[in-house]
This record gives sequence, structure tokens and C-alpha cells, in this order.
Amino acid sequence: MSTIQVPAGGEPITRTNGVLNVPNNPIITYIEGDGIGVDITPVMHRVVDAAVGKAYGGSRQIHWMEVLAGEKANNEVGAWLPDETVDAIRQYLISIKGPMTTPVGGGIRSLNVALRQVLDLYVCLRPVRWFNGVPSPVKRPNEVDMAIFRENTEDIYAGIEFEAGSAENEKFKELLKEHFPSAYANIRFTDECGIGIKPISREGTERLVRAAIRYAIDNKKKSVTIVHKGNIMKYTEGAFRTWAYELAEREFGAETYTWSEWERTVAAKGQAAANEEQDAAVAAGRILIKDSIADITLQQVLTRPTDFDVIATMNLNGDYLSDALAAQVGGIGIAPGGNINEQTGHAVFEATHGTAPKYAGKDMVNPGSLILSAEMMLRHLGWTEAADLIIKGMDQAIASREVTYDFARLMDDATKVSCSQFGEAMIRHMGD
Ligand SMILES: NC(=O)C1=CN([C@@H]2O[C@H](COP(=O)(O)OP(=O)(O)OC[C@H]3O[C@@H](n4cnc5c(N)ncnc54)[C@H](OP(=O)(O)O)[C@@H]3O)[C@@H](O)[C@H]2O)C=CC1
Ligand SMILES: O=C(O)CCC(=O)C(=O)O
Ligand SMILES: [Mg+2]
Repeated sequence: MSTIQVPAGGEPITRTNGVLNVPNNPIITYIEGDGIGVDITPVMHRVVDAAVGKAYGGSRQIHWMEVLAGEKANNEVGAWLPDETVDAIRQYLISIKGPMTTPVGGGIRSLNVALRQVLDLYVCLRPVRWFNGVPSPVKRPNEVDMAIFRENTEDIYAGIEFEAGSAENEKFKELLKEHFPSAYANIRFTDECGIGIKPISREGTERLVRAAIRYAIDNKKKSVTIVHKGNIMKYTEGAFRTWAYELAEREFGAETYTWSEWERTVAAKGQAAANEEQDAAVAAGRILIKDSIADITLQQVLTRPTDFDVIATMNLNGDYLSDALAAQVGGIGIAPGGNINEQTGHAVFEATHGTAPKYAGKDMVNPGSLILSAEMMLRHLGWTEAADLIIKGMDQAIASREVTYDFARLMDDATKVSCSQFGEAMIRHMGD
């Protein structure tokens, strides 16, 4: 028997010729989420409903439809990610989710990753911007304004792993030994050795980088930085870099200037000529496509954030970078995101953070990350007036220094409020 109750007054969002048709009463599916999902999801609903109500005077309203996943689904129907949940998310196109728990070192594989893979949500877009007044460990957090495009379906997240001591692991090592003896010889300790495989494809790279460059063009950004560890992982991360440059030159030759063009000009005409060419291209408004190795990137996003606008990278680098960058603009409590397939129109919005289990059910954490994910969702639907109200509510609530514990502990003169009180403050301040 289905656990899904389709809201009587709502209509599905559909898509024709690549364009979303959003009715005034759209059904949006949501997963409450494990851990702090019970705290932040209802607050997000209240804030979004208030913004939509205020922006459109009652002529538009979201009809929320719960679909089960994670611990709640396992408790209620004995499945972590029920088929009907995936089917509903597929059918209704646009969803928002709370975080879901993934055990470490064994147990079920990530449901968050599974959802991205099963719907082929290849772009994980995580914008990082600072709100005036938010406490930050860096001197000039206002200089941080980046958008991370994280490839969401490949890399070590593909889950090709062989547990040490398992029959599969032994079989895989036999295969290596027989067919790739020099690779096998590189394994330092063969006896108890887990093995993971990292697939990175040209197709996966190109669709992600294409989305990142289009975003840079649409949002008038100056550069796209390809972040990789291609010096060490030559045929995965190094290939990502090569394919990214090739794509930029092939599909966006008029709008971009790449560091690989710069290198070719250096070889042909020398460095001064290449610099001149690059400067002229940038002055003419072409987007600079450059690359940076992952380790130094983690330093430079801190020391010279203005060098970075849009970042295009693979799954694991993007995961690390999103949490690290969130710290610069107030922390993971206000770090939003969206998982998107631009070809099918499916999108699942979600916070960057996880289930923060020690705070679960305490009405304590910052709901900002999920609310800002909903703000991205509203913009994606074209409901910009409601999205703008959410930004206004967030700005003003922070300016009035009514903040949750994570900000309050870093601010001298703040009033610490609960998760739900922060939501109420946001709603109050939408009217300011
Ligand atoms: N997309 C998803 O659903 C994700 C799921 N996860 C899963 O979540 C579980 C827990 O992961 P963990 O590594 O602890 O990371 P979490 O992001 O869940 O929490 C780590 C810390 O981040 C801070 N934090 C997180 N959310 C908030 C918030 N809303 N407001 C304020 N502070 C916040 C807290 O810091 P402090 O204690 O300093 O206040 C918290 O202890 C794991 O099972 C993991 O796999 C993780 C990431 C994403
Ligand atoms: O799926 C998980 O449990 C963690 C995922 C994660 O950290 C992320 O997507 O940022
Ligand atoms: Mg993460």
C-alpha cells in the first residue's frame, strides 16, 4: 500500500521542449530527512509558504507532498529508498530533501548518492556567498562569491569497491595480477587491502563543464576554474582537465579564453605575447577558463578568493571544497545546494550539511541551509519574487542579530534563538 498522499489541490509540474510548466499550485515532493531533518524541514516549509503567500497574495501556493526515504522509510515500510519514492520524485520533477545518514565503513551505501545516480542528477550546484553580518574566520568574507559545480554521478562515489578479505577482492586482485602485473606490483601490501576504482569519463566531464560555463555566461562571471589532482591521477583527474579545456574551446570558443590556448601561444610566440592575448580576451569580456590543482586550491580559495568565480570539479573534490568554502561565509548552517539534470529537468534541492545527529530533535540548528536550498528551488521555478523575499528575510534576521547557536557562538552581541524562532524571525523580517 502506498504511503504517498497526493495533495488534493495541487497539480504536477511538467516540462515541454526543455521548459518547465509551473502551475500556480505545484506539487513539490519532499523527504523530511534523518537527524535534524525533523527540525529544519518544517521550518523550511513555513518560511517558503510565507514568502510565496506574501509575494503572490494567495494566487500561488506550493502543495508539499511527503515521500519517504532514509530511517523514516526503513522504520515505516522496511525499505531505505522505496521505489514509489523514486517514482514520485521522477514524476513530479522538482523535489527538496533533508539530509540522510550514511554509516561509515560498512552498511548501506549512501541514499543521497543513490538518488543522484538513479535520477542522473549530474550537476551538484553549491553557491557560496556571504550575508552581511555573518561571523567568519576570514578577514574579508564579502570577497567570497563562488559557485561550485560538482560532478555528481562518477568518481569514487560510483561505489566500485572491493572489501579487504572478501571473495570479490581476491578475484579482482587475481585479475590485476594476471592482466596488469605492473599495476598489481604497485600495491604495497597485497594481503589485507581494500580496493576502490574511480571512473571519470569524457561524457560525464563535458556535461558538467558545459553547465558550469553556461552558468558563468548567464551570470556574467569572469572565470571558470577546473579543480583537479591531475598531476597524480593522470587518466581520471588529468583527463577531466584536458576534456574540460577541449570542450570550452570547441563549444564556447567565442565566449571563453583558455589557459591551454595561452600555453599554445607561449610555445608559438613567447610568454609576453601570450599574456597580451589573454589580457585582451579578458578585457573583451571573454570568460577565462583556467585550472588549479586541488591541494593548492584549498589554500587559495582562502588567501585570494577573488580569483575564483565558478569552480568545476569532480565529485570528491567538490564534496571537500563545499564544506571548506562554507566555513568562510558562516559555516555549513547556511550552505545550500541543488542536484540537477538539465536534460531531463529533474532537480532535487538539499542542504550541503548532513544529519548532525547530536542536535536531532532539539530545535536548535540553523535551518538556513535548507531554506536557501528552497530559495534556489523557487528561482529555478521562476518564482523570483518569493526567492527575493527569502533573501530579504535572511538578511534582515541576521542584521537584527537573532541567530541560531552556530552564529551566536561566534558573535559578541547576538541573541541566540532556536531553529524555529530563526524561521519566524525570517518571516517577520520579510515585511521590513
Ligand atoms: N546530503 C546529505 O544528506 C549528507 C549526509 N551526510 C551524512 O550525515 C551524517 C553526519 O555527518 P557529519 O560528518 O557529522 O556532518 P554534518 O554536516 O551532519 O554535521 C557536522 C557538524 O556540522 C555542523 N552542522 C551541520 N548542520 C548544521 C546546521 N544546520 N546548523 C548548524 N550547524 C550545523 C555541526 O557543527 P558543530 O557541532 O560544530 O555545531 C555538526 O556537528 C553522516 O551519516 C553523513 O554521511 C553528510 C553530508 C551530506
Ligand atoms: O551521502 C552522504 O552521506 C554524504 C554526502 C555528502 O557529504 C555530500 O554530498 O556533500
Ligand atoms: Mg559533503
